[in-house]
Amino acid sequence: MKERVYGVADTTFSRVNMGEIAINTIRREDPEADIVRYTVPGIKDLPVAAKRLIDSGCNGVITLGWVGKTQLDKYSYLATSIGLITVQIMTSTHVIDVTVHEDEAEDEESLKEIAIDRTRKHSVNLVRLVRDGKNALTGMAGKGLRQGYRNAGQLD
Ligand SMILES: Cc1nc2c(=O)[nH]c(=O)nc-2n(C[C@H](O)[C@H](O)[C@H](O)CO)c1C
Repeated sequence: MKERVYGVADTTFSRVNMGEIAINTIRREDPEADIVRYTVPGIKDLPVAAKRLIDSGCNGVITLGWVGKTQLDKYSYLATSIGLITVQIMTSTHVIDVTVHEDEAEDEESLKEIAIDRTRKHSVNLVRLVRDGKNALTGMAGKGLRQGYRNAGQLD
């Protein structure tokens, strides 16, 4: 096994192939590393996928979820989020939770752009945290960075 291993967990529920985008981004950012993909049906299956990826040797995981528009979907995300945070605490390992909410945009093209941008930016964040450590993002602290949208910018 290589020095660093990244886990990529995605779902068949998602309407964009965010797993592929994450893998391409991680590979470009950290060509020396291994990447393991784990695809599950939906978001509520992501916590155990993340845990199993970590148990099998991943140094960090990115999860790629897609939340539908209904209240039940939103509750499902809340449960997922608690599950993912629990996995992080149990394993002391970063699980970067990339989630696209279907009601974030009016049209499908914008939704796709949000999914791509959010996945790419958070994939870079994961590499920096895993490879470069806890101060890798410190130079960007307070800059109003956004994933899925243009950066909000720092308040002077
Ligand atoms: C209500 C619901 N909403 C979503 C969703 O918005 N996004 C998603 O990815 N999956 C959803 N699911 C499916 C569950 O996450 C899970 O895949 C099934 O309950 C099987 O464990 C369910 C059941």
